[in-house]
Amino acid sequence: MFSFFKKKPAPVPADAPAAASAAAAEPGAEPAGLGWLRNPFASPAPETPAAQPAAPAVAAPAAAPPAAASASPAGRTGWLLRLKSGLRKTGSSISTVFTGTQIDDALYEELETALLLADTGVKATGHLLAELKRRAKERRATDPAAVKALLAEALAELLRPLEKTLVIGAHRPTVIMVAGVNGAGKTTSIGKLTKHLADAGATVLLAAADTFRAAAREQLGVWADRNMVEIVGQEGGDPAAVGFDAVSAGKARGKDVVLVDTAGRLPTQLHLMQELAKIRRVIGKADAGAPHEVLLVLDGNTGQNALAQVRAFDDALQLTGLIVTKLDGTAKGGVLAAIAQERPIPVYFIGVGEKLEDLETFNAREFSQALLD
Ligand SMILES: Nc1nc2c(ncn2[C@@H]2O[C@H](COP(=O)(O)OP(=O)(O)OP(=O)(O)O)[C@@H](O)[C@H]2O)c(=O)[nH]1
Repeated sequence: MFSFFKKKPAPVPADAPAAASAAAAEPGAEPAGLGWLRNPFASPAPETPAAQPAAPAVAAPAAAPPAAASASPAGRTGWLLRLKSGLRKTGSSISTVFTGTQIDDALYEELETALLLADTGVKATGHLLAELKRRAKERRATDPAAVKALLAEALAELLRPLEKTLVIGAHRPTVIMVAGVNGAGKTTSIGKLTKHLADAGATVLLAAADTFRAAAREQLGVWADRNMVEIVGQEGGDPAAVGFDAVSAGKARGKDVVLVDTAGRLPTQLHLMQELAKIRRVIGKADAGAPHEVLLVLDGNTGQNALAQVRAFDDALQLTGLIVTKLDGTAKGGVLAAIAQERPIPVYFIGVGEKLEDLETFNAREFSQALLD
């Protein structure tokens, strides 16, 4: 077992949490899906002498203001452009259906095919078509462009239950376990998430519970280094023990968040699925109630198989959320609609590239507009 320290983040000014938590707690201050994370549980900071200059809001660890850099209007606009370009492959084949001049059965048939090819699934496709016809009749839509706008509306409505903001602060540490098939983007997403948490001033401990692959631990170590956070790992040992040690260390060291990375596995590898369930159980022995979040990372390219993964991992682990990566360049982005229709587990984040800024919070309206604009 080794546990090494990677440099401590700068101490946080005492008055920062109060200001930021007030902002976070303000009703309606945070539109759904626009903040990286939220901490409505931060305890108010002690009074600060009036002469002391105000601390920058983003430095607050516990308060973790929802906005950080990514939710600034400019940052969000940049994200929307990347999202739109990332979803182009999925969106263009659906949009082509609306380039004609007539709304007739042929259009709806073509749309059905396009939605199915985008891996929207039979149920969600049926739902969207029925909704679209109803809306088109009700609004007396007469041209394909108007029908396309109605489709964007119906899709956003279908996807809305998937919107959820990651909340930290109700538990200290908030323990987040991350699972998924090999290469789905778990470690990269954990790295990006760590960066956002660290930027918001939260203290993070990473647990490298992929004890099989040295490269996976090294990869996580690079993210830990970059973000100046601590990491706990163990070569060739029991991944559940790493989870236990990390959560115990997170408690002892007063960390805000412990992120547990696990080895990739297929839902058909039953012994490995049982191992995941064991990691989950053992983490709960280190801290009753933990893990507070169990996230599945899905590769957006896997299409309908992603739904099978959601079902299998949810059955084994009782998922609390999803991260959908690699939506850039996929023609199968419709799978989010299938998930919303058949297993609506919240999507905390979506990814459209390998860069740090390519992972963002999921917003149903943004997604459907980016897809169908
Ligand atoms: N294009 C694109 N690539 C991504 C995205 N997210 C992750 N990747 C890439 O996907 C590859 C696999 O990512 P990892 O984070 O190593 O995946 P993992 O799930 O941890 O892999 P295992 O540990 O082998 O199970 C890397 O090359 C990442 O850079 C994304 O949103 N878009």
